[in-house]
Amino acid sequence: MLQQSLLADLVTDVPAPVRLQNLVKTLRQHFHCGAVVLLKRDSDALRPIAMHGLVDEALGRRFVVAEHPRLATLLASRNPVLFEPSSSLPDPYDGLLSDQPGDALPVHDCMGISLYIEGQCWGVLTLDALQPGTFNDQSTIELQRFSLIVEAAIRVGSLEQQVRALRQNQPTSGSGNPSPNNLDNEIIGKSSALRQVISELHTVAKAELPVLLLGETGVGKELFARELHRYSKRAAKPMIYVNCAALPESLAESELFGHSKGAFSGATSERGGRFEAAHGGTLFLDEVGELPLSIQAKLLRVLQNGEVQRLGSDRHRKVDVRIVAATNRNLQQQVRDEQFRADLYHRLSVYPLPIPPLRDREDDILLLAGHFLELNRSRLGLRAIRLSATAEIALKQYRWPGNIRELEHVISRAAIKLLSAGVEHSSIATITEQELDLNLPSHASAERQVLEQTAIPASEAISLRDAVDFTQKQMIQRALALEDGKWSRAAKRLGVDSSNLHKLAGRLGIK
Ligand SMILES: Nc1ncnc2c1ncn2[C@@H]1O[C@H](COP(=O)(O)OP(=O)(O)OP(=O)(O)O)[C@@H](O)[C@H]1O
Repeated sequence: MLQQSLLADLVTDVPAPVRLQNLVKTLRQHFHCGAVVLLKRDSDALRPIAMHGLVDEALGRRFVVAEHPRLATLLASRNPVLFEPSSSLPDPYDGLLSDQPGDALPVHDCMGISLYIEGQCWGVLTLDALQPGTFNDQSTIELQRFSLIVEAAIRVGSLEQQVRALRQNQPTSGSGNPSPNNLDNEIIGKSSALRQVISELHTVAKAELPVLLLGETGVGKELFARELHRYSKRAAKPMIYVNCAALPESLAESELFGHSKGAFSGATSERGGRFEAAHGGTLFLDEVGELPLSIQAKLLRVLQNGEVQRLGSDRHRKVDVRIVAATNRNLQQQVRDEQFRADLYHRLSVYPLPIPPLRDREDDILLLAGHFLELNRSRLGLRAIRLSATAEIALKQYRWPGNIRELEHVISRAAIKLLSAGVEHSSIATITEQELDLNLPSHASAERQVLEQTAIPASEAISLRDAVDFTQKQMIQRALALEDGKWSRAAKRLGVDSSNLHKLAGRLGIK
């Protein structure tokens, strides 16, 4: 039965991520599990690709293998591994199961298997069942059989990706696309706005054009610049970073173009500048809007001539450098205000690439929060750390003027607050909206309280009909809270017609 169902999933004409999602859902039903997770290996960590039964933010977590002995055990074996309910090894999903009855993950069954594609370890599949005794030796035999189908689904997905890329004449991961070389380089998120920017970035990376990254502070411009370099033909050569805001005008010229011995007092030896260091590679001019006008003129000359002259030297040196610049300023306005040279602006902005602010990428907020939670869990030596339901909503309601950098600080600060309030390292720490301490309008907070009160207690015996009503009520109130009480926008968010929403809300007693 299961085999047929899995095979049917395999041949359905849906995008690969949806197919994998369907597969884990089918496995969860068959094995009567609380959670099934498919994780892909990325250097020293495992990243969830598809999951069923975990809270949404878990998708953004990166599980460093060395810190999660169960995952390390699975990777070290080619056979299925069954962890006894009495196993003392910590579970990576402690606190993260959506149906977890209490705070801590109770004694439970857990099994998993490593997955191999073309002889290479691709990742692992894990299954957790809340009822001890759910898995036995027979389950591991079945898991081994079904893992072949999961491997086939992964393989089909990667072949489809390669075919698509061949049609678009782009390389793919199967044919040498770089993968993040460490966790710090990974761009996390799944919103359509983010996916579109990444796809554009990968395409423009191959061209030799100068790129201007635009976006508010903390949206990830530097991260995108690094990604662009890694995907460019210059990836094997250096990318040199210059923070234009931190360059004092008096030193800027020698920093960028170098100097000869004795060019100024203190120039005790000949030195090449950042342009020469970036020869063959990429020069990243961060905060380019802050560059003094005098340096703008010199920079323009180098870009026009393709050669630099070290300060105090007559010699011209050819440099082959791709310029990627970034700013959170409105450069066009600066040009109008005569603070930025129009000719330099046109040279730098051959390909302007705006990066959307976090508030326009709602689907990324919980994933990023999950990523930062796991980093803090590891850094602070906590057993588990998660968000309360209202904390999740508060994160989505907030406007994030400081974008991802601010989200990272908010999560780190909240985790430290919990510790200083006496939360034990060995317990599951839950961040509530108090620890987040976001400056939200008071009506938003009132809406969240309502949501918390309307949540169905796990122990409650409740009819399916009432559960559906509860959920609908919750979803409507949540949408209203997120849309500042605007019914038409809430209807749009929920994908229903506005008049139907009013009718349903009337029946549920919301209005
Ligand atoms: N999508 C993302 N996934 C993971 N981390 C991210 C993402 N976007 C940004 N970050 C992290 O957020 C922080 C801020 O990013 P970054 O410095 O690239 O922003 P920026 O736009 O260059 O900011 P500024 O304009 O202030 O220089 C960094 O720690 C970065 O790694």
